Amino acid sequence: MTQTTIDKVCVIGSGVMGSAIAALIANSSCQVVLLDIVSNDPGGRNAILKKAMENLKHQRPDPLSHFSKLDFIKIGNLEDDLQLISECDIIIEAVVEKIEVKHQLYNKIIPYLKDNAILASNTSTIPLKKLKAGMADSIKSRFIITHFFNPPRYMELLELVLDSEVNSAIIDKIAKFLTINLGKTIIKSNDTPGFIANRIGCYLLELVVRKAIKDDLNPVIIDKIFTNLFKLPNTGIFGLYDLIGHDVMKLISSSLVKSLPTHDNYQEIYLPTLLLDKMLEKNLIGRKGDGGFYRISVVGGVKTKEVIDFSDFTYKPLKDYDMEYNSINELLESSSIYGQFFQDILVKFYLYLIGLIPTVTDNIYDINKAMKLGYSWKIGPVELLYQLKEGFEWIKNQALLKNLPLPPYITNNSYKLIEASKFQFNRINLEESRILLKNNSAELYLYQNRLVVSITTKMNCLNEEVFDLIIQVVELAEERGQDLYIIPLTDYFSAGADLKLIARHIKNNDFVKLEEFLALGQRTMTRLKYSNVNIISCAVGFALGGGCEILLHSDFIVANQELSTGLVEVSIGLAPGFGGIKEMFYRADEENKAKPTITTDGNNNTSLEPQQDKAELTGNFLEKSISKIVINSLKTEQGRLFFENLLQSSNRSISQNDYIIEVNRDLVGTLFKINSFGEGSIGPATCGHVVTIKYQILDTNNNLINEATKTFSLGSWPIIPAIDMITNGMMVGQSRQAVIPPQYAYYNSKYRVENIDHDAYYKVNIMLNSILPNNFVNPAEVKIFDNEIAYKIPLLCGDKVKFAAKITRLSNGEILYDSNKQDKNIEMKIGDINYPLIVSYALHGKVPVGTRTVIAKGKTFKALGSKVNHMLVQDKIEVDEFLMLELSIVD
Ligand SMILES: CCCCCCC[C@H](O)CC(=O)SCCNC(=O)CCNC(=O)[C@H](O)C(C)(C)COP(=O)([O-])OP(=O)([O-])OC[C@H]1O[C@@H](n2cnc3c(N)ncnc32)[C@H](O)[C@@H]1OP(=O)([O-])[O-]
Ligand SMILES: NC(=O)c1ccc[n+]([C@@H]2O[C@H](COP(=O)([O-])OP(=O)(O)OC[C@H]3O[C@@H](n4cnc5c(N)ncnc54)[C@H](O)[C@@H]3O)[C@@H](O)[C@H]2O)c1
Repeated sequence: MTQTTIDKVCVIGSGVMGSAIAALIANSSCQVVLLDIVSNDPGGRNAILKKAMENLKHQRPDPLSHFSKLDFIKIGNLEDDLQLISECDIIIEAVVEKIEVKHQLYNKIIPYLKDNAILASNTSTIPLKKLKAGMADSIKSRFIITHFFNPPRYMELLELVLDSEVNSAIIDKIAKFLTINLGKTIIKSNDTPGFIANRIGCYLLELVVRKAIKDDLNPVIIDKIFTNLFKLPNTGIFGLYDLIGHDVMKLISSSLVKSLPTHDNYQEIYLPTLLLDKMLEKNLIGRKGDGGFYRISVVGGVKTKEVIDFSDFTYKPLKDYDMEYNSINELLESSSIYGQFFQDILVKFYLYLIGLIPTVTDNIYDINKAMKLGYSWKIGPVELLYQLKEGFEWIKNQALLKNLPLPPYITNNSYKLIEASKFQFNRINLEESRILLKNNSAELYLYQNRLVVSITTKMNCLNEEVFDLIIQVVELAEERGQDLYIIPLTDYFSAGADLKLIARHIKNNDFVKLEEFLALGQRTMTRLKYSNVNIISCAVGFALGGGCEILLHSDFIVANQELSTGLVEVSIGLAPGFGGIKEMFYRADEENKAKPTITTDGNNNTSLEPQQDKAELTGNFLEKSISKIVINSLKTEQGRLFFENLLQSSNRSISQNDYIIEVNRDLVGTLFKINSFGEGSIGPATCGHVVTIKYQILDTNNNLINEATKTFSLGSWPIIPAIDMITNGMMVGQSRQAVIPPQYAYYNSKYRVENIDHDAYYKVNIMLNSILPNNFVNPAEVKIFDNEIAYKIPLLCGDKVKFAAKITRLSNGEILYDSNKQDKNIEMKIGDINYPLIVSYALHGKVPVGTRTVIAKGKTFKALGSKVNHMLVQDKIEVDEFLMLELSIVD
């Protein structure tokens, strides 16, 4: 009988792919034997392997899920340790892409294969029939190609190439291992050069790069269009070409061109391109060379992205490009050079892609999926086609217009079938299932006779309806005596509690509703935990905040190895409200682990019995107490301001990227509810600048209270303090409208604004006419990092503040100023022109706790006051060098 489990895998070749495939397999807790050639190095016969193992610890992104996984890998060489092969169920060959080397290796190892062991090659270009030429039938029946994508831990795609000689039990066994143990999605490809994803992906890369160079177009614009409109990964096309390496691209494309038929369109687009040859000559081969189409230059620790200038192969800082097109359709209808360019390449690309059916695959869904999983396209090429007004018809019409031959898939109308069948891109085919219960936010269905609940809100966020349905569903599962599965229909589990809902409650001052929401969430989690059926949560992508809390309250978690999960809300100042903290305690405490099993995807380790909780930590006492504290803090002005800003439904995401900085800077905007109009040209104004503004102060019924044009230094508060605060950050020519809370509307006794009531809100309109001197802090050139966030009103232009400061020259680490060394803190008014401009810039909008680190150019460290600079000697600073300012607020 054929053994069905895989206990040990041998990987041969410890290069880029071999070592990473070994790590991937070890991550699933499967034993691995990693073999390579004998080294002549003084490091010993296994020196190549030892180096590969060492590299695994340092590579980014990390190939290992944990250092301890290295213990699953045993190394050996192809002379002394061949007998190790006979212990292995699968042997994956990942040696150099040379057919004669691969053949020699097979001859060497085949005598050691145990019966039914599967032999697989990771080749990216050599056809199966060539690899298996000359093999005995008993080996041919278990020889396949398993094409992993780089980096294997992170790329979900695996292209499987096999032929009719391969035994079906072998196919089942390898498919189970690749999908269940390694979490890969298999796409079968016919035995054709480059298989599916690389054939299409490399075609597009060569097509775009070569045509753009020929038409003298700007890579930055093309990449921006690809990433913004087509949702390709941030590298775009030119960036990806750099990432792969121009040398590697040349190897791949020349190998493809050699093995593809002469009429294949790859031959037609792979034209000699002088500029690309010159780049190769100059070692401008991408990230691993001296630059590529792009280059990152590092000056004084600060990274700048640059783009090549083909006229002399130098690099210039990359200028951002304002997108002219709002949609793909708008782009394709445009008569601009870029509109025409995209029209041309898209028609060619799609004709090529569709032309691969049925030679490469007969399944257009597989092509779509392969590009998503192998090239990380957010939207597959076929889905993209549906975003065009006329879909396939557009391709058809364009091809006719341009006199290009149509592939059979179009001429025989096969494409109409897929239009009619309306794509199903989800993991679970809902058509196979029966919906039992449903509301606007979640649904329960019977899938393969199992009760499955899925959340259907944006990002699978948790709201009242989700909780209601879960509670109802647990009752039903108990009645039926059936286990309950919580499975997402999307590539992620849940982004947690619906923050927009929480924000609405806070904004409306509706703390009763907020408390009810929290209590409902707590009840739901408790219901999951104490249900008398098993709750099995299957998680992929992310399970954040409340999403993580669902997992923590489940009996079993089937977690994809790449799942990101945690109680992330603490980093935005929110306390986990649904019981997660308590569950974390249990899981941290081995002895009292309530729900013991966290497995890798489908790893079948889910049979452990849940243990009993300790009595004193059951229920939601902890969460109730914490959420009471949070709610009380939200009732304060500071708390509300903090959350309103944090949770506002702007078009800015709530993601972690840099958001701490944005939170603090945007507090000012939230405080005054600022709306800006126009872009402006010169600026921005920073506290300390002398500005001329035209302003109006109105009451909340829009009655004009005061209006004038005034020139003053920002921070001197000549009118009412709020006007200085709101003007900060404006550009000349821009106007702003804002609402002023009473504490910023009091009049200045010197320039008295009559009729201002200390307890009332006001509105202001400000138009900025000029700024002096002409010395600005460009926000795009300044990096700001904060070490703390807090429920505090931010410091504002004109406020007095006490802080410690240190200024360091980044190029050599020289400390130019340190207030601690002088043993005295600085006390200044934000906007004092005797301190460097950057100090006021950094203080305005900062919450008055913690440290703020600012990296900016020397020019911003000059003081506006002509000669005096309370921190630095002016002559010591070069305008273009990078300096780091660290401010720690005192008190
Ligand atoms: C009073 C005390 C209260 C305590 C309550 C505690 C409850 C519980 O214990 C704690 C939680 O769960 S706390 C929660 C802990 N969870 C977190 O802190 C996670 C916060 N979210 C994130 O970090 C990122 O959004 C992701 C990494 C999830 C996705 O990143 P990406 O792929 O770059 O996508 P993207 O562009 O970022 O978002 C796309 C759209 O989804 C929207 N949206 C997203 N999450 C939302 C949410 N929770 N809600 C609502 N909406 C949410 C987002 O606004 C945007 O909408 P738009 O209308 O199209 O603009
Ligand atoms: N690099 C990628 O992105 C990628 C992606 C998918 C597939 N592949 C395929 O994976 C395979 C390995 O590629 P790589 O990028 O890891 O190459 P690599 O050059 O990084 O590693 C090749 C390995 O082969 C070993 N080797 C050299 N001569 C040998 C011999 N005579 N016998 C046994 N081993 C020998 C080397 O010591 C080295 O460890 C190739 O078939 C390649 O086409 C590569």
